[in-house]
Amino acid sequence: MPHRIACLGPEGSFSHLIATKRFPDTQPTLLASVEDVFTWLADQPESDAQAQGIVPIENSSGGIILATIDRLMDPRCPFHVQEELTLDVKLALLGRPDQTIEVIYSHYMPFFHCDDWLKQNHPHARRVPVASTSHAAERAAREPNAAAIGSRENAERHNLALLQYPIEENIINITQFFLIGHQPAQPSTDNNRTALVVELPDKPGILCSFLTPFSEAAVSLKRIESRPVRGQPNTYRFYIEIEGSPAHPAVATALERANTIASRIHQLGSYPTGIRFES
Ligand SMILES: O=C(O)C(=O)Cc1ccccc1
Repeated sequence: MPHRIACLGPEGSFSHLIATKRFPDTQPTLLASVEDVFTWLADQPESDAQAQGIVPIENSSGGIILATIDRLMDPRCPFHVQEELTLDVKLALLGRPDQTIEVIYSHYMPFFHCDDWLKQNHPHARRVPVASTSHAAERAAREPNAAAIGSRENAERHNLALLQYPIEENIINITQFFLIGHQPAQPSTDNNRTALVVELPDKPGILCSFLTPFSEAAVSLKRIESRPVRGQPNTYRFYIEIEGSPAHPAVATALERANTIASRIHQLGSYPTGIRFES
């Protein structure tokens, strides 16, 4: 089987950009949504390590991407996180210089990064979130008095002018992506992060008890999110990332102890982080 990679499209999305930077020799399959990337991967043979997806997990201005985390946290999720990839996101306002901007399209995340700038510079423009930044550029190119926020490459692609670039460059803006697949990453001490989905019994102090083994083993907590369990109001699952992997004895010991406290720990994978690209 040849290498196949799926991500959010159309061409010119930040997901597409990072997919081509990470895998320059593979033409990615560009899909309409993050959900579709999970569905595409589920449709590939389980034994096929050559099929992978790239999905955004967090943006430094807007936070966690629910479409991704909720699928990873689904107890039926069969995928492994294999790498964390980081993209320095530089945002452009794309439009037509001779027209007033009445509507601005983008993926919902860049609106967080650009909020102050838009309030200052385009306070009356309607902000319309769409499926991706490249979809936004397509829409803006089709409509009068419309602009889009996305990657600067979309200007040429859609015959739009670069009205502002970069937007809010003094505030660091990174998006982290996960490379996911049916197979786990090769076990290695280079895998400096482990992602867990944790269910805890409803008891006072339980989160503290669960985290204590990590604290005692000096294993650093890198990310924690809680998400409601569908159909069970006021019940939550935790998404937790810790430093290191079970190949590190301190992590293995902490996980073993934490396992006696949690109702369920599902390991989503141990993987390397810090693979960084510019947009
Ligand atoms: O819309 C895109 O270009 C994406 O790849 C999704 C995205 C964009 C910006 C931040 C987080 C996710």
